[in-house]
Amino acid sequence: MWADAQKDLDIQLCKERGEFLQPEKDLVKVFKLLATSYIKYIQIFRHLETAHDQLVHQQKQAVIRQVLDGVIGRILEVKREMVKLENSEFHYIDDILDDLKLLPEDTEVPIPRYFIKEKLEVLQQREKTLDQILLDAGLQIEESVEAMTPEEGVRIIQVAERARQGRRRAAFMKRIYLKEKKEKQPKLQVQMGPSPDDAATCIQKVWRGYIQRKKTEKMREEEMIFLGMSLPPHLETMSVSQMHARQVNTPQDEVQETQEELSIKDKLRETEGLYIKKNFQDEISQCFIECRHIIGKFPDYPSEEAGGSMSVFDSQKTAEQIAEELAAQREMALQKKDQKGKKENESKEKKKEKEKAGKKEEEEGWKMGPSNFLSIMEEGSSRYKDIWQNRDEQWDFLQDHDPELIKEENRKDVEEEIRVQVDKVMQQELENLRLAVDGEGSGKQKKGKKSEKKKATTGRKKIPELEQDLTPDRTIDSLYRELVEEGLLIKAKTVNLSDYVGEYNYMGTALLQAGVEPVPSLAHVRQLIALYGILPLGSQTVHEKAPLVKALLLAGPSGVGKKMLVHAICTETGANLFNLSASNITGKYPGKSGLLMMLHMVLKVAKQLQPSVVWIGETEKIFSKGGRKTDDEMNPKRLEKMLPKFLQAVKAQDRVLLVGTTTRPFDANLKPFCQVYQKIILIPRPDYSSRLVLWKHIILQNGGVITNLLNISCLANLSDGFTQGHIVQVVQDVLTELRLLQMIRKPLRTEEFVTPLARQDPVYKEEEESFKAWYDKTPLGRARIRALVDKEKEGKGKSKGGNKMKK
Ligand SMILES: Nc1ncnc2c1ncn2[C@@H]1O[C@H](COP(=O)(O)OP(=O)(O)OP(=O)(O)O)[C@@H](O)[C@H]1O
Repeated sequence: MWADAQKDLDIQLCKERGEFLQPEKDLVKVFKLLATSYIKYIQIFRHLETAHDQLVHQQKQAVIRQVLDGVIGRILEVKREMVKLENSEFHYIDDILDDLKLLPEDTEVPIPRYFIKEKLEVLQQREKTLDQILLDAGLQIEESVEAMTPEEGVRIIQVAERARQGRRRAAFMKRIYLKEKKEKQPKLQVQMGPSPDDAATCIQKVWRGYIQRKKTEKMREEEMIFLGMSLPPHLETMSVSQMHARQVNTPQDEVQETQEELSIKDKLRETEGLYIKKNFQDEISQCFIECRHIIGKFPDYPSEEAGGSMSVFDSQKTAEQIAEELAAQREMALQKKDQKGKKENESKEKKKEKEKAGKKEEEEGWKMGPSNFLSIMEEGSSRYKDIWQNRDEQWDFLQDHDPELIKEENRKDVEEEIRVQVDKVMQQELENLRLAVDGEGSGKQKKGKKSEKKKATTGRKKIPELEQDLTPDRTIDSLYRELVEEGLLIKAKTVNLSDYVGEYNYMGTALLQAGVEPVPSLAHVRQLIALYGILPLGSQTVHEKAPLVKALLLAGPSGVGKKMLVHAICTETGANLFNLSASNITGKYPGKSGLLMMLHMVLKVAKQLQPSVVWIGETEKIFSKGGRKTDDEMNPKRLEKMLPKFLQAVKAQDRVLLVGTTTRPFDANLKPFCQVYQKIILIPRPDYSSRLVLWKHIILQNGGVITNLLNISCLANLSDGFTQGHIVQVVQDVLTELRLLQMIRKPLRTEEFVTPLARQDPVYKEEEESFKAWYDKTPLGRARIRALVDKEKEGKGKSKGGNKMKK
């Protein structure tokens, strides 16, 4: 699977270097190209993820992990391009899937299992601490264990004991019966004598029994080897201590590994250290002398920040090249000074250039933007080819790790260590040489001090309020406890993203071609949550380098599963959940300083114990139109000004995501609202196919049984306009405890659900329209409408032109 995925990735990388770099004017073609790449990357992602999860070899896992992160990041970049191109978060690609002979399920974004697996222990420990704090604070009641009366206990024991006696008696009777049967048989045989057929059967029985026992024994041995409980024959010569070392459990394994690594390093230092040191010294002094021949004096020693001798003295470079490089470094340092003055002019020029490039791009057509992940994928791919593709691993049955590779890696580390030591010695030697031969010093140190002083005086920038540490004397544990006790840090429900049931919209492209705007499906929503919420929160590399989404807004009618999705993000990534909903913070942390302290604490804990999700329910209230803008603790609007600052304090390396949920986004002041929430996901009510699976799923989930008497299709049709929350409510109303007990005798009928459904308030057309109208006013919605209008104008222009031609 890994090899296949790498092959597919290579093809994809070739495409990236070819098709993606050529400008293309036909936007339909561009979209097709992007969508096909998106699907291909998702497939590669699925295969790599499974391979990463199933392999136990740690070094292989590390290589896959690198490529995996690269692929995830690239998927996000391609998605960004698709959104830019279509001005919409939802894309309909059923025609492309049809061409590729794939099912929509094949494009489901998988969630890497390592997100949770790798820190399972930490998460379990954190959950325990959270439970304890909640119990201590009285915010959670311990689940009572139902006590049993002695009579009940005695009865249960009696029932179990009688059953045991019954079974023993039955077994005893069976034995007597078989014995009697056996006793009868020989007599018969003696009387009649065995026939040749019976004799053959008897011999066959013995032979088959023998051969089967042998086979089973062999299979058992193989199984033991497979399970790692015994060693394969060729390894049986290993010493007992080695065997023992292999059998210890994982934490000890890890300790052993680090020890093994250390001992390998020590050995390398011992055996090769001196040789490496001498080599470096010879190499560097040779270079100095040759450089002096060329430029007439000794060069400056490269600074530590620039990488020391590593930056210049590469064994493959000639002395002339090195001399040039050193001279260039000097010039660069001089130029830097001049550049400061010129910077302003340059930035203006750059702006102009950018504008020009933008115009040029428009003229040339679409071209894929630069990527942060291509290099990562390429590096991983070449590592796979160099090391793993054709490696002979027959000897490595246990597939744990390859000591030779560790040695190679450690050799680099040891070389690096020694190089630093050598640099110090050689720098001093160079100084001495200069003094002795040229009679001059470098005078570097003084300069350094001056510039440091300057930095110290000019570098005092004002740190934003939220980035200052307001609680330097408090531990993270105490802040964590306070937040839990205040109800700001809550326990996330265990829901997986796959629990968010919903089908695909198979008609998307057909509807678009007919000029009808299709309604996005729940599967689309699920995908967006995985892309924008889960993947960046789970992987540090992806979060740092992929298009950054700091805040996500989930807008939609009540009951479409907004809260459920927030909890799913936390479950899938093991994130902490902070609840800053309007109703949850009223009356807490009064005044401006209180609010600042609250946000500071949330941010500090969220960053330290990342990943974290900061959830703001009824988020429209914070940005509501009009009203007082006071710092009163009862007023949710007090957060309005602070939220942008909060987001500013979240940097690319902090895996913290702000998620807002709202049922009435139209009540909010659009501009500040959209400034905070740059990604908006409008969740629609479920369509027919989603309702169909939802009814089935929810009835089964609540203990119901589906028979022919229950017409799910009819229920799905009837519930048009209702949301998942309504369906859950209806099913719970019907499936009471009593009704569940009656289920065997009285199967569920369609009519039973109709009355409770009629009691619910559906999502009315007006509400739906207002959601659409609001979305059309958001930046992306506006861009989409503008693009549609432009397209129409173009179409008209063309048809007019065509008419004129005809005339
Ligand atoms: N796609 C789905 N699959 C299964 N269950 C779902 C789905 N969507 C929602 N539900 C269930 O519907 C119920 C309502 O969901 P939830 O409370 O998350 O909705 P909401 O949009 O946050 O509602 P509100 O806006 O009223 O707070 C929950 O019990 C949830 O488990």
